[in-house]
Amino acid sequence: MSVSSAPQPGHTDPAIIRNFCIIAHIDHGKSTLADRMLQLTGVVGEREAKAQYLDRMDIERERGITIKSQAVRMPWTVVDGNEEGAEPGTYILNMIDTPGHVDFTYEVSRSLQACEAAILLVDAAQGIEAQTLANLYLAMGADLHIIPVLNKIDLPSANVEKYALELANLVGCEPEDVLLTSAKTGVGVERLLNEIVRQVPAPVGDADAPARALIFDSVYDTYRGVVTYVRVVDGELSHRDKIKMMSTGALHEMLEVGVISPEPMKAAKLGVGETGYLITGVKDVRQSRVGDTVTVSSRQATEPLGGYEHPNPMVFAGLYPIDGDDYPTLRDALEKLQLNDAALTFEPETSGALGFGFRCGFLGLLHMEITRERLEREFNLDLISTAPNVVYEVHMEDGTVHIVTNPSEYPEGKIAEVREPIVNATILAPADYIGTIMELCQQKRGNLLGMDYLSEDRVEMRYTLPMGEIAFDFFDQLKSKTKGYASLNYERSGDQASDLVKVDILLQGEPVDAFSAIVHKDAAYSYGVMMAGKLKDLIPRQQFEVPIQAAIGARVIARENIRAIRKDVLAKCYGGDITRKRKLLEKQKEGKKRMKMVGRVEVPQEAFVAALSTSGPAGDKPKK
Ligand SMILES: Nc1nc2c(ncn2[C@@H]2O[C@H](COP(=O)(O)OP(=O)(O)OP(=O)(O)O)[C@@H](O)[C@H]2O)c(=O)[nH]1
Repeated sequence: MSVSSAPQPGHTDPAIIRNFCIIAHIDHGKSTLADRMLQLTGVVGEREAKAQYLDRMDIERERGITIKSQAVRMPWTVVDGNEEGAEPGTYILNMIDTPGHVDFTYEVSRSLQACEAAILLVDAAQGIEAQTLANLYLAMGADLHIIPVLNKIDLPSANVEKYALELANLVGCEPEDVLLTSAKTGVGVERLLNEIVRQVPAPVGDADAPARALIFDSVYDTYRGVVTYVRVVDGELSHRDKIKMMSTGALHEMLEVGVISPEPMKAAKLGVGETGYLITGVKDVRQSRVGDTVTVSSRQATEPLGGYEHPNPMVFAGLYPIDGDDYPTLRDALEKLQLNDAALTFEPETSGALGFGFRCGFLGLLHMEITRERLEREFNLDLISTAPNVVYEVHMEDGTVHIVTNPSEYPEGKIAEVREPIVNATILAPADYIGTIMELCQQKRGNLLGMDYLSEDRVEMRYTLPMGEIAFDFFDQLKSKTKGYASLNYERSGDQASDLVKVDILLQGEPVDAFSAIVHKDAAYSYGVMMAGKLKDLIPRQQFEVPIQAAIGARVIARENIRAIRKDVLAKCYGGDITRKRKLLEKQKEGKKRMKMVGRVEVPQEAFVAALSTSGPAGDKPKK
């Protein structure tokens, strides 16, 4: 069927619209399935079909993860006498691609709100994973119709029978109702499209009411400014309208509306149930926030669509340029990234050890790694980052409360209690690993809430864990201890009072701010010993003895010594060659430039880099 004969945006009867998304655990084949659907519906031709059409950013393609969700409009004709029993005719399928990672749960939940149904995609060789469950619960919470699909049935290791049963039990249907696909070969995908038409409810909305549209994504484009993706719920949005963002009351001139199919196509308007984009000349995604409701200023809606949430950073770290001259470049780069990332926060900070940099806030560790990688790659920066930490609440005896996002802001004085954020974590793993996982969670101060068998040999374990423990190497350890079989999902669930202390590292009595960490009392000693030992190896001997101490307040908990040497560069130059002496002295000065002074102690820049890149407070492995 040709695309041009399909119903046009703004003139599409809601009864033929089907809005759906695909939810899956990472790598279960969501992007591949999306590509296959684009191809089958004729939206992307065979030849131009490049792998993973929807994942636009290079990093996304390389890492194989999807960060930004997008909506694609696909016309689909159901033929008479199809096996699935779908009503023949031409339909408009709007597919919303959702990010799969836990850091982006908020974006997932907003894109779910834009749909009537979710395809729950599960790898037929892996079975249900933690994010399958987490996303399913989100989808059920949003009242979506669920279509269970087992993908990768072409794999020799696929176990269709076992996992179809698992999936059917989870969703509450018969194993026969689980659809089978291979996104790679295309088997089963046509049937899936027909089932979408048959099973997914058409959108309902009031065409005559004032316009209300939900923003489910917003992306910065260098040439066009912010492109905002919306789902129209009531009324219509026309390219002539002036629109209003309901959370802020800000008014914007509309420059363009349209649909993605799969490139942007301008339209006169978008009507009830349709998804598409709008462009207003806004230059910053923070002015067009995911979750906000758009209305038309000439005829305003009074009630926004439910549940707008401001994304709050949960993990903080200092980012410093290795070359101090790059500071302005780093600032510009962060500003540019923020145009496209409403959740990224940063503010300038100075560190005695590292110089000028920024304290940045992220949704989680993956968000942090991606941001750092983009800074290094797209802006050619060499960065050093301090160990990440979460946000602590320090309650003083005099009743004041300090919000601490940086160990160096940890207050002095009489502390009544320190509260730390906790998460509800779900871990799915083969039953053989129950003991190993329990041990790890115990070590990370976890509390077992409950455990269920999903099938004979797979369990779901539910824990509360301090977010600070998860933020470091928990996931890496979980993966390595379970040979990659365990999967993890977590969500913020409040906070708790804990025995936390700030450990300072001192060189010759001077604290080195970059190494201070807030850790649990029981882990303080090992952190101190580890850091002191490491620095002893990394800092060259000086002309005087340098004590390295780890301390909680005034109490020293670990100590190492760097013994003195007298490095007399002129020692070899007895005799009188003055030019040679001068050259050696010059050379020594050069070397000193890359040294940082901590009190009287010269520390090579590399020592900071090495000490920070190989250690978080939990003594974790290097983060690439
Ligand atoms: N054999 C086989 N491989 C598949 C199939 N579908 C996807 N894959 C492969 O599985 C890997 C992951 O697929 P993606 O489509 O990137 O997975 P995804 O769910 O989009 O991953 P995220 O975007 O990270 O959430 C890729 O190497 C695909 O080529 C399938 O049906 N059969």
